[in-house]
Amino acid sequence: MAVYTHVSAEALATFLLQYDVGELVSAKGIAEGVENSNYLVDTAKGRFILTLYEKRVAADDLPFFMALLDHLDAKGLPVPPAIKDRDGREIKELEGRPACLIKFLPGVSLSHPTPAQALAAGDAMGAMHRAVADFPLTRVNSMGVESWRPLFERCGRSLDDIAPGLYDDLAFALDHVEARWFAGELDQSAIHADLFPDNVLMLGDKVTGLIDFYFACTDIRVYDLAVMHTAWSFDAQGRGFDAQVGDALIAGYERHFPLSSVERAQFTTLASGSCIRFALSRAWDWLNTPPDALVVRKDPLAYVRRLQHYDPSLVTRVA
Ligand SMILES: Nc1ncnc2c1ncn2[C@@H]1O[C@H](COP(=O)(O)OP(=O)(O)O)[C@@H](O)[C@H]1O
Ligand SMILES: N[C@@H](CCOP(=O)(O)O)C(=O)O
Repeated sequence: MAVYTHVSAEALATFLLQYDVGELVSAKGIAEGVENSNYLVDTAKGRFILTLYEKRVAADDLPFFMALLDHLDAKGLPVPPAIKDRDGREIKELEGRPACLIKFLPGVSLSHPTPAQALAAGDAMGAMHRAVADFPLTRVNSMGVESWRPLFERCGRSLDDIAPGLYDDLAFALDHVEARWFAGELDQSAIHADLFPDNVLMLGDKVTGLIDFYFACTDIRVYDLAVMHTAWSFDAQGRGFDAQVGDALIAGYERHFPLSSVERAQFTTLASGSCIRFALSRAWDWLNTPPDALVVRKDPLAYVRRLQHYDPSLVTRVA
C-alpha cells in the first residue's frame, strides 16, 4: 500500500482552503503505486488526487515534472496537471512533505491489455513525444544508462540471495549493453520513462490518462517505447511474450514517428537496457524493503526473464 504519510482530516481541510475547490467532503488513501503517498479527495466542487512526494522524488525535480504536465495538458494530451492555489502555486507543502493537488482523470489501468488497447497506448506515447518537440526544459535521467552500474555495485553479491547466478548474469548483461549503448546517435526528447500499464488509464480502447511522470527526463526518444514494450508485452512474471501486443504498441507509435532503420536495429539493445534498469531497481527494493512492509515488492526476476526474451545470450544462469 502506498500511503507512507498520514494526512489528518483537519490538516487536509485547512490545506484545501488555499484552493478554489470547495470544502472537503471525503478523502481516502490509494493502495496502488509505490513511490508517493496518494489520496483520492472529494470536495464540494469535484474529485482530485492529492500526492505527497516521498523521499524518492527530489523536491528540486518537481518544477520539471509540473512544467511538463502543464505543457502536455495545454496541447490537449490526457495528463493530470497540478491545480493552482489562489496564489497560482502548484507545488505546496503538507505534513512536512512537498505536495500537489492534481486533476483527477477517469479510467482504469489494465492488467491484461489487448492489442487494440496497446495500439491506442502506443499512439498516445507518439502523440506525447510529438507534443514535447517544443518543450524547453531538460532533466538528466536519474535511472539512465550511467546509473545502472553504480546501482548494480550497490546491490553487489546480495543479488545472488534473490536468485543464484543473478550477480553474474547482470554483470555480463550490463557489460554487453553498455558497450552497445549509443547516446548521441538517436533522437533525444523529454520521455516518460515508466509508461507501464498501471500508468495508463483507459476506458475500453480509449486512453483517458497518462499518469505518474515522476521518472520523466530527457533521454533517447525510442528508449521510451522500448520501456513500454518490455512492460506491456509479457505477463506479470515476465513470461508469455505477446507479440501482437508488442507489435500493436509499435504500430500505434509509428502513426507519429515511423522507426528509422537505426532505431529498429537498436531496439533489442534499448529493450535489454530497459530490462536491466527495472531488474536492478526492483532488486534494490527487494533487498532493502522488509518482506512485511506495507508496500508490495515487485519481482526483479520478471525483468530478468524479459531480458532473456530480448537477448537469450545474456541470461544463462538464472532460470
Ligand atoms: N490523476 C489521476 N487520476 C486518477 N487516478 C490517479 C491519478 N493519479 C494517480 N491515480 C491513481 O493512483 C494510483 C497511484 O498513482 P501513481 O502516480 O502511479 O503512484 P506512485 O507515484 O506512487 O507510483 C494510480 O494507479 C491510479 O489508480
Ligand atoms: N514501474 C516500475 C516501478 C515504478 O513504480 P510506479 O508505481 O511509480 O510506476 C516497476 O514496475 O518496476
